[in-house]
Amino acid sequence: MAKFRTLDDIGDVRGKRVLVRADLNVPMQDGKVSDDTRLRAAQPTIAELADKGAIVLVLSHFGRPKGEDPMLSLSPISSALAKVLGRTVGFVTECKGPAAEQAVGLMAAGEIAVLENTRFEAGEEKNDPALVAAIAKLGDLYVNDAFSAAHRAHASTEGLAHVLPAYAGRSMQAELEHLEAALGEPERPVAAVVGGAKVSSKLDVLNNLVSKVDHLIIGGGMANTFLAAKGVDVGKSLCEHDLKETALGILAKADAARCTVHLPYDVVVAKEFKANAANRTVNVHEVGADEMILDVGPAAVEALSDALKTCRTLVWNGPLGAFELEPFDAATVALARTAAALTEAGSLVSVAGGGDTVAALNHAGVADSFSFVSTAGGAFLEWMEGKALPGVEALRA
Ligand SMILES: Nc1ncnc2c1ncn2[C@@H]1O[C@H](COP(=O)(O)OP(=O)(O)O)[C@@H](O)[C@H]1O
Ligand SMILES: O=C(OP(=O)(O)O)[C@H](O)COP(=O)(O)O
Repeated sequence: MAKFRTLDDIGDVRGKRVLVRADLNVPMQDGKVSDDTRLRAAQPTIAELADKGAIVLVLSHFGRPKGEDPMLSLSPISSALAKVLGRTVGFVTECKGPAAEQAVGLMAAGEIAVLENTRFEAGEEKNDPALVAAIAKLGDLYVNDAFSAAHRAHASTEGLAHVLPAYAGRSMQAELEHLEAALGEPERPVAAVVGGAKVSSKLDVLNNLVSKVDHLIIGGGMANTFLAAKGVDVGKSLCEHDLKETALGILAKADAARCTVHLPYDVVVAKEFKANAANRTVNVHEVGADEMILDVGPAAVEALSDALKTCRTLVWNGPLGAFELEPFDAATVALARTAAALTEAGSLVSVAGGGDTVAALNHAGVADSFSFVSTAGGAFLEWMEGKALPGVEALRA
């Protein structure tokens, strides 16, 4: 970490406006934050800066809006952040421009405000220098505390680091230190569990990961795409049919790298995507045309647990099923508990990451038993691949 400027190097911040890029992209259910891990991760940096008298301006994206979308405002999340911090947190309805400048101009030393979703701005994901300059007008210093968004070269995650004095926040610093300690030189065999719903971005990662791990366990929506690629009729399951060729390429690469790929052979299917929907457990070849695969089946989970028992290191991103909806949490909970027990017995180093993955481990009651739980999903996988993360690179001293 000596290569990065951290809050230890930031000097006197009293009265200075500090733009803190946090990751407030938290899981929501029924309009409420369902897992506040990322808010708790943001606390040390925000509290430290506010206690030192900075004017703290929190920047973040939320979801993947196409332009302004009131459903994806950060306003409700700023209230949740205030509860976690136990402090007053203001909300500024823009992340740049005259109204934001005026609101920030009224803030006093030690005050905290969240600015509106950076992805409401067209220039955010393009890392547009004009947007970078407009946001930079609001601050004197920039702190990036969003390791989980560090794989994005966006205006708020990368661009700002080039125009303002830039520092790594406490959460960013801790993530990099812990990941290096746990996975810098992983003991083999290494297993990776990759599941969840962000199929396209994670397929890219798998391409490189297969040469780094001995077992690749594929679940969630990811598995459906691979099953479809192998000719299985997955009915109405979440599946990216246009990526089937990519999936076949990954399987071939895994074979050449002697990486064992585990795909489910029994699955839990339902006709509705809702809790307690009528469901049945079937062989993957028996999914009905009007059914969705919502979880890995119990026989496959048992085989996965057995495979895990032969491994020394586990990296996990993405739930095996739609874990928010009981009973489709069963496979994720069962495998998480096996991994936790192996870690507690000292035979496995287990590192998990991802907003929903962390929520799933909390749901299974085992997050504290893992060796390290990262707030990051995609960024964590890219770090694992050995890729340079733009948000981290931009902080190099
Ligand atoms: N078989 C499935 N069908 C539909 N959605 C699924 C399935 N399996 C997992 N999911 C969904 O994937 C989401 C998490 O995916 P993702 O965002 O990729 O994970 P993470 O945030 O941990 O990286 C959860 O909301 C879960 O419901
Ligand atoms: O939730 C996030 O990533 P993750 O799902 O990989 O954990 C980050 O906030 C990044 O979000 P993005 O994948 O929409 O850029």
